[in-house]
Formats: sequence, structure tokens, C-alpha cells
Amino acid sequence: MKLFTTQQIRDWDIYTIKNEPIDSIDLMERAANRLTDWYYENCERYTDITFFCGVGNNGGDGLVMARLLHLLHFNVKCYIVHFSDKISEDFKQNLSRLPKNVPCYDIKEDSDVPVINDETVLVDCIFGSGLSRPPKGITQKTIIEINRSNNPVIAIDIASGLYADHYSTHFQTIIEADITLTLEVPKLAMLFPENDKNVGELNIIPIDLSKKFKEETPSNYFFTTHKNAQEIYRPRKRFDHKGKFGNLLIVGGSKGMIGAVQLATKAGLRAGAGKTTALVPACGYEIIQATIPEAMCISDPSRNHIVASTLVSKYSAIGIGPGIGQHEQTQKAVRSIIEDAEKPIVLDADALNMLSENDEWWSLIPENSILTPHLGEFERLAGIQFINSFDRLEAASKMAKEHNVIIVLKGANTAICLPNGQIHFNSTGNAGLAKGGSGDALLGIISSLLAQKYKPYEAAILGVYLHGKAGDYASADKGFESMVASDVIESLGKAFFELLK
Ligand SMILES: NC(=O)C1=CN([C@@H]2O[C@H](COP(=O)(O)OP(=O)(O)OC[C@H]3O[C@@H](n4cnc5c(N)ncnc54)[C@H](OP(=O)(O)O)[C@@H]3O)[C@@H](O)[C@H]2O)[C@@H](O)CC1
Ligand SMILES: Nc1ncnc2c1ncn2[C@@H]1O[C@H](COP(=O)(O)OP(=O)(O)O)[C@@H](O)[C@H]1O
Ligand SMILES: [K+]
Repeated sequence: MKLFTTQQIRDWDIYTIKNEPIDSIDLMERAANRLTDWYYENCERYTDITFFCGVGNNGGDGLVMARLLHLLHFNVKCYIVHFSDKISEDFKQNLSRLPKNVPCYDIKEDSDVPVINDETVLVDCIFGSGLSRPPKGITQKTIIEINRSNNPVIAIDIASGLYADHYSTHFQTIIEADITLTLEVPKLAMLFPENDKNVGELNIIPIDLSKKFKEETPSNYFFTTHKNAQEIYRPRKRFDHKGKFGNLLIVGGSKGMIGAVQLATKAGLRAGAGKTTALVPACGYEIIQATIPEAMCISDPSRNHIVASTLVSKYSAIGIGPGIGQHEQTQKAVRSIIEDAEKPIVLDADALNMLSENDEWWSLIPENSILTPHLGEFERLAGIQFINSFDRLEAASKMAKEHNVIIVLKGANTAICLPNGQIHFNSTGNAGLAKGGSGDALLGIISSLLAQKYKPYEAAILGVYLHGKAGDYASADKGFESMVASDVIESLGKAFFELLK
């Protein structure tokens, strides 16, 4: 799914109105109908609903919802926040359509802002995508009161006060929503951790904006949906044999960290590689052989850390890093594997930390290789600590372009930065994945897909999607706290199976 800036979304609305064609008031009615359907299907029938509407089109959406929910016999009231004399035409018309028996109050000065102490759901339709500066005066006061109330808050399109496309610094004056119902596509700011308390649970409400505009309008931002993952996925055919699915090498492990390479190797197998081999220090040899009978194992001459390279040309993909440590001799071995590799490789964990300290390695990395840093590892690579996610993402994208590699910036909504400037945000996964071992599983999955001849960008996007989806199955089964990386790997089968549906 392509993501757009607020300006592009404004153009998308206008294009839809002109070319569908549909009157803007009818498009608002359609949007509000979809929002109302969501509310009707997901929310408690007997709870009162209080709308806070601005005087732009976001407020217009709220007025239509208030009317529709009133007709469905919900107990509804509205406050109109008069933040400007410039009132949208569609807002005006929908205000006149609001049934007279819906209580409606004006907020024109500070003393009009109500103290919220009744049990009611609050629907925030003060500002949508038209926010152009931090809220002040009555708007600021209303937002602060809504946040103070502790009542459940549903934001329409976007939490009022939150900038959709850039960093917001005025934290005190942004709605803290429990649920966001965003129209058509998520907005960039909703995918960053610092805005989590403003966004809450994110739901996308399709309103059928023009498909043609979506296809023809360029964007570098994407959100990986189930359908996108299905488009990448290649199901096996009846006469396929193991030779078709590649020869994967996982390089990792050191004394006390054999578990990491074990997880990556298991994940490599579960993600479908034809043959999987682990290269581990001697102390890991028996562990791998005894616990993963399907894998082959090469024992390094050294007992506790990897010191030697191997013949890399026989492997169709190599994943390097899980539990590998940073011993000086290991650095030499890793450098030599990277130097010998002729196809894209996958680098994680300490392999990335080594790269942070050896700038000259960049020129050795095969183009389109995949780097999977978590935020800390990325900051070490970049040599900068970032204050906000927008700047961090920009730096990751720049790094991907500059070095012709794929940067998988891990976290909630992992961002996959491609050398061509595209950034693909993941839509699966949950906080249960925030646990040692999850990253090792991801390295195994991505390397395995690469071994199976998925293109590097496909392996990264599909691998991250499947890892998150398996994490969702694991959490449903074991709970967020109790799930471990082994559960994620065990659940990979269900994630693949889902792609066939
Ligand atoms: N277009 C369509 O067909 C559809 C649109 N839809 C809905 O419309 C929403 C977008 O509507 P919108 O463009 O009217 O923007 P909205 O956020 O309601 O208000 C903008 C007003 O606020 C003002 N303003 C900004 N910041 C301010 C501040 N700090 N303090 C005070 N004033 C401030 C700004 O003034 P200005 O910046 O020009 O000075 C302008 O007057 C969108 O999110 C979706 O919900 C759907 O119905 C689908 C169809
Ligand atoms: N809150 C979260 N929501 C979704 N995915 C998460 C969350 N926290 C972590 N993850 C995922 O879990 C994995 C953690 O990787 P990493 O930090 O390298 O862990 P480790 O090295 O300990 O295995 C990444 O794929 C990341 O995207
Ligand atoms: K809003």
C-alpha cells in the first residue's frame, strides 16, 4: 500500500471529487458512513458519545457521524470548537443537517470548554490533515481537557494536533487517542514510536478514493499489507525439489551465545531453504548437531569464537552475525567472508557493530546486501544519536542509497529502506517480539528467502512480514510476555499458510 503526504491526500480527495465524479459533501458522507459502520461493529451500544468538532472538514466528518449514530439510537452530543472564522462549506451544510434534538454547544472562549466528568466516549474531530501550526487558545484548552479526562478517545483521521508528515514537538497539545480511525491510508507520523500515545490502536478505514490517482502518484513510502506479501510469495509447485530452494549458510555463535545461531539456523530451515548449514565455533558443533538434525554444521578450528572463513561460493545466501561476538580474530574471519562473497549477504548484530568500527568494509559489501540493525545498532552505524524517528529514518534511507544496500531498521513497524529510495513499513508483529532471540530468527528467515532466490528487496519485505505474522500467532497462543523466539519460529508455518488464503 502506497503512503502519501497530506498535500498528496488533499490532491487525492480533489482528484476523486473531479473524476469519480462525486460532490465533496457526498464524499464526506461516504467517509462518515464507513467510520460509523466501524463504530457500530466495534463499540459498546449503550455508551454515550461526545463529539468535539472543529470547523474544517474533519469537524464535518464528525457532524455526519453524530447524525448517523443518533439515527442508530446512540446517545450523542456535540461541541463545536470555533478555532477560526474560516468555516468549511461542507461543515456548514452538515451542521444544518444535524437533527435539532442532538445537543450541540459552541466553544468560543475558554469558559465554554466543558469539564468532562461523565461516562462518555470522546470522538476527536477537531483537526484532521489540515493542521498547519500547534493548537493554541480554546483548541489547546479543549485538547488538554480531553487528555485530562481519562475517557476513551477515538481520533478521526488523525489525533488533533499531530502533524502527519513531520515531527511534532508540542506534545502537551496533541490528543492522546486510544483508537485512531484513519481514512484510506496510514499517515507517516502514525508509524513512529514517539507518537504511540497519540495514535493508540490504528485502524484503516477505506473510503474508495481514486485507484487511478493512487497508481499514478509517485511515493517513496509503502505499508506492507497481506496482499503485498502475497504478491511477493511464490508457493511451491508439485515437482519442485530441494535443489531449487538454495543452499544457506548461517555464520555465528561464540561461547555462551550458541543459542543465537541455533535460532537463526532453525528459522532458516523453517523459512524454506533447501539446505541449511551453520558455521560455528567448535563449542557449538555438538549443540547444533544434536538439536537441529535437519541442519549441517561446520566446526571452526577455534573452540570459543569463529576465527576462520569458509568457501563461500558454494552457498546461495549467507547470514552473518547472530551471537558471533567481536573478537579480533572473528573480525578478520567476518571481513574475509564479506570480501569473498559475490552475492548479496545478510548482516546482523555484532557483524554490524564490526562494520561500525571498520568504515573501509563498506566497499567490500556486495550490492543489495541486507543489513538488519535495531535502533541502537543503526545509531552506531550512523555514528549519531537521533532525537526523533523522522531524522533517523531519513539517515537510514540515505545510508541505503549511498552504499547500495538494504537497511532493515527494526522495531514496531520495521522500516525497510531500499537503495532506490523506497521505504517499506511493516504491518505485522507486536511487543511480544521485544525479547532476545527475535532478531536472530529474523536473520534466519531473510537469509533463507534470499537463498531461495527471492530478490533481496523481496526477501527483506516478505521476511519481515512473515516474522511479524509468526509473532502475532505466537502471541495469540502464548501471550506477549511468555512468547519466545522459538515460538515465533514454530509459528512460521501458520504465517506461510496464511499467504495461501
Ligand atoms: N477533502 C475531502 O473531500 C475530504 C476530507 N475529509 C476530512 O477532512 C479532513 C481535512 O479537512 P481540512 O482540510 O478542512 O482540514 P481540518 O484539519 O479539518 O481543518 C483545517 C482548518 O484548520 C485551520 N487550522 C490549522 N491549524 C490550525 C491551528 N493550529 N489553529 C487554528 N486553526 C488551524 C486551517 O486554517 P489555515 O491553516 O488555513 O489557517 C483550516 O481552516 C481530513 O482529515 C478528513 O477528516 C474526509 O471527509 C474525506 C473527504
Ligand atoms: N514492539 C514491537 N513491535 C513489533 N515488533 C517488534 C517490537 N519490538 C521488537 N520487535 C521486533 O523484534 C525483533 C527484535 O530484534 P533485535 O532487537 O535484534 O533482538 P535480538 O537481537 O535480541 O534478537 C525485530 O525484528 C523487531 O522488529
Ligand atoms: K482528529
